Amino acid sequence: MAEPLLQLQGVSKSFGGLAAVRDVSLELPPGLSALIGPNGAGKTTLFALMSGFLAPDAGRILFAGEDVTGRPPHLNARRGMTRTFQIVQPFAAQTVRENIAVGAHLHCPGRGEALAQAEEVARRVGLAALLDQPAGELTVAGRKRLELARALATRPRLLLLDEVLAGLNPQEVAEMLPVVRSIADQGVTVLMIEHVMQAVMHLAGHVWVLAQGQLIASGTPGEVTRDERVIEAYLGHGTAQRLAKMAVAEAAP
Ligand SMILES: Nc1ncnc2c1ncn2[C@@H]1O[C@H](COP(=O)(O)OP(=O)(O)OP(=O)(O)O)[C@@H](O)[C@H]1O
Repeated sequence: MAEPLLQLQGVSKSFGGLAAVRDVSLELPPGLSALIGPNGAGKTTLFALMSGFLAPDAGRILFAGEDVTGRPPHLNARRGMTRTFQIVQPFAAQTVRENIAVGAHLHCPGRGEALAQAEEVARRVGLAALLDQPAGELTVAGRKRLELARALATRPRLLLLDEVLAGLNPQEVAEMLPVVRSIADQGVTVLMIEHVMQAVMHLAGHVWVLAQGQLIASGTPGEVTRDERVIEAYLGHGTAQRLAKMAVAEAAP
């Protein structure tokens, strides 16, 4: 079997007395996976550890077989691991094109080349019509697409998406799902933190569930949403039943 692109081995991180991430080990398969769990479970902290924004207190992080534990984010991005942020903070006065070009500059030193790459990426995320608009004028959905585009412009092999669907209405979520899927279909390994369970069910091949800093379950979306520990710690019985019906409906011919 091919080596997993990302491996975590016994990773832990505390803030003062609070153990935010406790002894997490995982191997990321190719394709699209999801990391779910209640608020404060440690999901964003785990992303920060993976991408180098934080260094773990214990454990190792391997990217493409190389030990990258504590390696700074810009070096990880250069090698192909990029994350997005829950709170999107574009350069408001700059155009969408210029904002995306910031990501493209990682590999394109020339301004012209970076701007051309920005246009190509904008088409992939449905922002082509808004290239000349100041980023500050984008809607929430537009900002989420811009965050995705800035990350894609760095040409990632692994993309860590932190709640790209948060704050979107159901129609905007439905429009974003094919965009995220197409990124994975183009060969980028994607790990998404997501609370929108409908999206997790639609998109993810594999799901990890974090609660109080620990992995409590892992498997297909169908498996984890039937898991009693996940229902107790996160989903609740009502949501679990609704998701089970959805899974049955989707499996029907
Ligand atoms: N820099 C920090 N300093 C102190 N405590 C922190 C810091 N970052 C996170 N924490 C704490 O660590 C725990 C995990 O937080 P984290 O943001 O990783 O959870 P999460 O699963 O991403 O939550 P959410 O779904 O609400 O985004 C929380 O109790 C949080 O308050």
